[in-house]
Amino acid sequence: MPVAPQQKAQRPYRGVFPVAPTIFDERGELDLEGQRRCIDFMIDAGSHGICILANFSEQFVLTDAEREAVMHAVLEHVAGRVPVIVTTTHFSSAVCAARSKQAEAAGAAMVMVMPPYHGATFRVPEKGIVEFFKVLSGAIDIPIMIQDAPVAGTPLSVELLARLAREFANIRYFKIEVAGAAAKLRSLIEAGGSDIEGPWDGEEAITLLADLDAGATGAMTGGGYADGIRQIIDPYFAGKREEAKAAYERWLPLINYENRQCGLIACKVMMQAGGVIKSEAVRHPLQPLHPATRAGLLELAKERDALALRWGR
Ligand SMILES: O=C(O)C(=O)C[C@@H](O)CO
Repeated sequence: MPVAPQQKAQRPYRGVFPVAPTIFDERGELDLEGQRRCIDFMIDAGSHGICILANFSEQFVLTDAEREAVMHAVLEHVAGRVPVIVTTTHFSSAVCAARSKQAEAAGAAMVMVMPPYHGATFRVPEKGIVEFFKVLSGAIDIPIMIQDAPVAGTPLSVELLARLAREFANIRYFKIEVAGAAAKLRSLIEAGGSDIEGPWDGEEAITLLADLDAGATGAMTGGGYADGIRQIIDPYFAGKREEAKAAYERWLPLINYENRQCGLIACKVMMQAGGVIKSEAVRHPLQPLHPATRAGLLELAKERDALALRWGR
């Protein structure tokens, strides 16, 4: 049973835009049929939009050909029902720009990109970061979301983010998932003004209420329970903060469990348990969840009547 009918999304994009997992079969091969069911579930669960090929999509275990297969399969299947953000992160300015052009041509609404990094130590100075985003910005017309995440190990100051928004017309969205996200969102909105079209929360919504209070207009969560996140975001945007706070407190144990105990596999476990997908496999060397952790996740999801557990039954 769908949570709410989706309306044709227009900019500024707002609401819950979860990351879709990449679906594999038990042998670790792409399962594109399962991928389509996963996307249908996520839309039925109330996603205002969907992000693909992100870290929670295991982008780092995919070949370039597989990235393209997933991107085209998802964009064709979504067929404009919701906006799709395609992650195109790559260390090389040219490769990131080429991936982004491809995503735009295929119908992506936006690209999401981390600053250039490789492994734990390869970084570029601020000049290189600005030049990287200049190349990317010049290659496409759709909006760019900068993913400000600890995984990139590149501190992005508020001043730098505001400068990028000021200098490049399509750098408009900022997903802040570093420590102190709410304070950073607040400072960014103040520094960037109307250039900051989308100040967004991330990291499984672990800091969602504080981020909404700071002015976040979107949340990029895990893919397992947009229905729960909608219960927080909808009243908040309707001016009913107390109702949103109560919903946040209701869903926080599950959000916390996903964030601290499970990570990217949480949504796959929920989708598999509810018959959305056949296999919750992550690609080796990523590891399955310990059965006790799995049981703990499903207990919390069941207590909250998460749609994922009912959707395919
Ligand atoms: O997949 C990513 O890159 C993420 O940052 C995931 C996060 O937004 C889920 O809350």
